[in-house]
Amino acid sequence: MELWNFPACSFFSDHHTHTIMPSLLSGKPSLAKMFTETTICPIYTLTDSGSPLRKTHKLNLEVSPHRAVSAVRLMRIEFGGAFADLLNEQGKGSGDNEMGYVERTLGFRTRDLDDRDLRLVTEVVGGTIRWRRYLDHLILSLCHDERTFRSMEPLLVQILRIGFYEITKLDMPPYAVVDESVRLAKVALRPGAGNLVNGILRKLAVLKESDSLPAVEVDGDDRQQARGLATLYSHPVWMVRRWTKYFGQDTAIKLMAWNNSYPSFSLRANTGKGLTGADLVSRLKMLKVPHEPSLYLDDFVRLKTGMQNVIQAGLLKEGFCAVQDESAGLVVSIVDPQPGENIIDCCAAPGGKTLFMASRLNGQGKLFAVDINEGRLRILRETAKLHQVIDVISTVHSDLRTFSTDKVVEWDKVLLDAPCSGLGVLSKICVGIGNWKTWSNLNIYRMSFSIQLPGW
Ligand SMILES: C[S@@+](CC[C@H](N)C(=O)[O-])C[C@H]1O[C@@H](n2cnc3c(N)ncnc32)[C@H](O)[C@@H]1O
Repeated sequence: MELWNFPACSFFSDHHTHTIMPSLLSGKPSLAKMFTETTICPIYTLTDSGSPLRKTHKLNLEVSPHRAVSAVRLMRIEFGGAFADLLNEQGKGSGDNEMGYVERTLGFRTRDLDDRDLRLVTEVVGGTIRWRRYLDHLILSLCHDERTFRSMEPLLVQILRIGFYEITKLDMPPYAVVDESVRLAKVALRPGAGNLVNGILRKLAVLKESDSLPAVEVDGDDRQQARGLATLYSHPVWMVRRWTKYFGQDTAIKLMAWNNSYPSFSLRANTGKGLTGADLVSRLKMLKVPHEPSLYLDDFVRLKTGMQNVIQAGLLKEGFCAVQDESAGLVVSIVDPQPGENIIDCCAAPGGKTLFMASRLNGQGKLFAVDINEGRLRILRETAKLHQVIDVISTVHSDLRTFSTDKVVEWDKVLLDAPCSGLGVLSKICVGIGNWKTWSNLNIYRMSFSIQLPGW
């Protein structure tokens, strides 16, 4: 036996040609076991000396790439703790990397992803996570019994969720979705799984066509109503109860609908590099990215779509602009940094507001960017170099609670952007809604109250 390593996974083999069992997602033995129990393995060819000669990919051109990649990403998010937004970010322009994951998980590759596939993956993964509670309600309603649903292989559940999402929320042609989902289930799992997917998705297609999807009941006492709304809008029950208690049911419903709506993004032209909003607009026009000016801020533009084009054209990498919410920009307008001022940005990392404030100093003055998290401060420094505003920024790695008592810093203005519940950005971080934990958020609130401003 000899052991050799391949990027991201290790294989055991003796000599000659072998079927090799990849250890999927290193460091997650239980996950690896779960996958390997249900998947086919790729075949690698070794020379007599045992060194790898060539890797023969099992290529399946019948399975749609966006579906295979989406199913694998959902597995990584649900069982491997990966973040959807980071996976979307990493996946951009790296179709080969994605196929590596697909191959190690499912045992075969599909054709490579093109830009349209990548966009679809982002949409499908985000939407499937966002609507998971509702989708599971529909799937469960169409299964013979609860046991059938609960005993499904995790990959099978993901394939069904994707199909349900595409039919109910993306309005994709149902029979194409059925056909493709069945193919994936058959190849990645077993023929019986394909039959099951076929039966359930066909039922859904019929119900969708007759506009009679299984209803969610929202009645009974407060708790029961909250459960119903939580399913209908795919939010945690505790969140529905809390919002209903504080804002009333109508507002709670509006908040959930907002969280479920497709988020829009805004870009800030990097004035620190001497660029203006007009420069950004002309680059976006060249890239044919639909946009509109911000109603509130000069150097900001709003986008609904086309972020992929912006990323692929390198606008973010070259520091031409930054992705920044208008709400964050408005905070900086209130601070209104002026050249020559000393400003302390408490809780600064990863630095969205620091960079914007720094760009307003025009090279004169100082920004002290304090944060407890060294890694996030490193990101801030790197971005500040990219944006050419590093000269006016000093990063301070410190717990603000002690920094405020130990250090004397002269300052003109202080911005405290303390950690908060983050509930306001749920529409942008789709993986967040289901994972929001009441207690951890309360702890965050408690901690931010104990932070004191330096010198106060
Ligand atoms: C909401 S984020 C700040 C976002 C940032 N202002 C921006 O615009 O990019 C909160 C930050 O507070 C930091 N933080 C939390 N507790 C802290 C403490 N006791 N002292 C300093 N920083 C802290 C976290 O590491 C995190 O980076």
